[in-house]
Amino acid sequence: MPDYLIAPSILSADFARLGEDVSNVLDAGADVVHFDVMDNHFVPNLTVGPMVCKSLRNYGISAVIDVHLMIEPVDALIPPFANAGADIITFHPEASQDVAATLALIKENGCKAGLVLNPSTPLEQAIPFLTQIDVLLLMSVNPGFGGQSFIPATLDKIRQARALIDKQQLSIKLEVDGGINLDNISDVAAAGADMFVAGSAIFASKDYRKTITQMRSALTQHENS
Ligand SMILES: O=C(CO)[C@@H](O)[C@H](O)COP(=O)(O)O
Ligand SMILES: [Fe+2]
Repeated sequence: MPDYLIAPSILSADFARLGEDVSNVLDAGADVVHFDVMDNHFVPNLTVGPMVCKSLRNYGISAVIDVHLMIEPVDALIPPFANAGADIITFHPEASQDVAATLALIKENGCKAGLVLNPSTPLEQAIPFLTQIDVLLLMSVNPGFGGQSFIPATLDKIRQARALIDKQQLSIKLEVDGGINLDNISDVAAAGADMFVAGSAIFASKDYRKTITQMRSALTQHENS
């Protein structure tokens, strides 16, 4: 039985009161904090760095922080994020000169490591690194902004990734990010994902607990079907 994780993306949180908003979403039942880092270079948008991650820890956030790096180059920011309290660090292979070395650097710094594939990046790019990663993150939108629509072709890619992971009996979390909401989360789970990033669907909802509970019940129904 998969262990499903719901990971709200801070991109849609209220940055003026980030600690409180993240704390509220965790109290409402979320499992993981998805921390989107954008550099106005690898992607057009610009967000936050290790200082803000550290501030969340100082505020008392003890949940797993999943740092999604959309920056190029990546290596220089890995030790600062690990020191700031990141638990998982993922990056896009296009942003590293040496993907194996970047994965090793993340692990040397005490974090779980993952690769992120854009909608247009083939699954084959992750294959040489499958034994080195803890998380495979498939983007279901083009990275850069919250609130976009889920790209349906991702479902096939999720199925293929699930088949690869199961065939090799690897313990890799299969995370999907972008446009996940109450209408599609069970399809994403049925395709084989077990970690679900949702930004706008949760933070734009009036009642975080209700939305997360409904998401979890959609996941439970899928599990029992
Ligand atoms: O990494 C990204 C976007 O680049 C995501 O984490 C989004 O921020 C998810 O937001 P929604 O699509 O769920 O609103
Ligand atoms: Fe993300």
